[in-house]
Amino acid sequence: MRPAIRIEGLAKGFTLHLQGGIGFQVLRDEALTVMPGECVALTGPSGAGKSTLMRCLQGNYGTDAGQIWLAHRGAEVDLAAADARLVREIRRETLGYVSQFLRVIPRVSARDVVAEPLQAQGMPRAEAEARASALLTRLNLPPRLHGLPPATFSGGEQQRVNLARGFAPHTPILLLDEPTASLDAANREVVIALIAEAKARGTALVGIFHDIEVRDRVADRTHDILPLEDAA
Ligand SMILES: Nc1ncnc2c1ncn2[C@@H]1O[C@H](COP(=O)(O)OP(=O)(O)OP(=O)(O)O)[C@@H](O)[C@H]1O
Repeated sequence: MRPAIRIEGLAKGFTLHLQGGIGFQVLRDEALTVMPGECVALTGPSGAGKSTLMRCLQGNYGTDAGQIWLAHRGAEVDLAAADARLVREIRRETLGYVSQFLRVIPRVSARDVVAEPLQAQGMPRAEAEARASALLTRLNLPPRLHGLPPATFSGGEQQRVNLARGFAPHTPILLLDEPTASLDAANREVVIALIAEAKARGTALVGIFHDIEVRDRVADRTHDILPLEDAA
């Protein structure tokens, strides 16, 4: 079986322009392989580089060296070398992402926020809206909220809209950044079940889970990121 994700020799540093342009390295020679159906939790101390690796893996950060091979359209493509058009195509078809906070778009209802990635994949509007509503209901978002823009929703309600948007399109890869951070116990259980179902479908998942109980229940293994001064 072909890996869903194969990171090789990844390096990423930052330049602090407000501090005279000094640079520092966060990731060096990072390697990670994730198979379809596997869930890997990124671990390591605060500031080690977990979010940085996630952002590289999402195509949001440019990298300094290395490759991020993703199984996409039956081939391996290097996300680190992909142009903007290919990154959009990979995100639409292959790479889902649940961020910690919902990026609220004015006047777009919760249902449409969730239906949008499904329609982008070609699903007819009515079917996409039905799947969006079903997922929002499963995540205990009251039906009266489905037609409203999430701007005024509580933190936990916004996170559940975000989760529904991430889980709806069944992408072969799903990145999860603290997916249960603002959720109550009942909704945490729904997310744990959604992750188990995604794994059973063959989705490869990479996540940051500060909730250790959730991490232990969903992750097949951990991938430790060490601060570079410790790793040296
Ligand atoms: N855009 C950026 N510009 C400059 N420095 C950054 C940037 N993003 C991250 N860093 C720095 O890179 C290091 C790693 O940060 P990162 O957020 O990846 O850590 P983390 O392991 O996710 O930490 P936490 O568990 O606290 O969320 C930190 O020292 C951080 O200050």
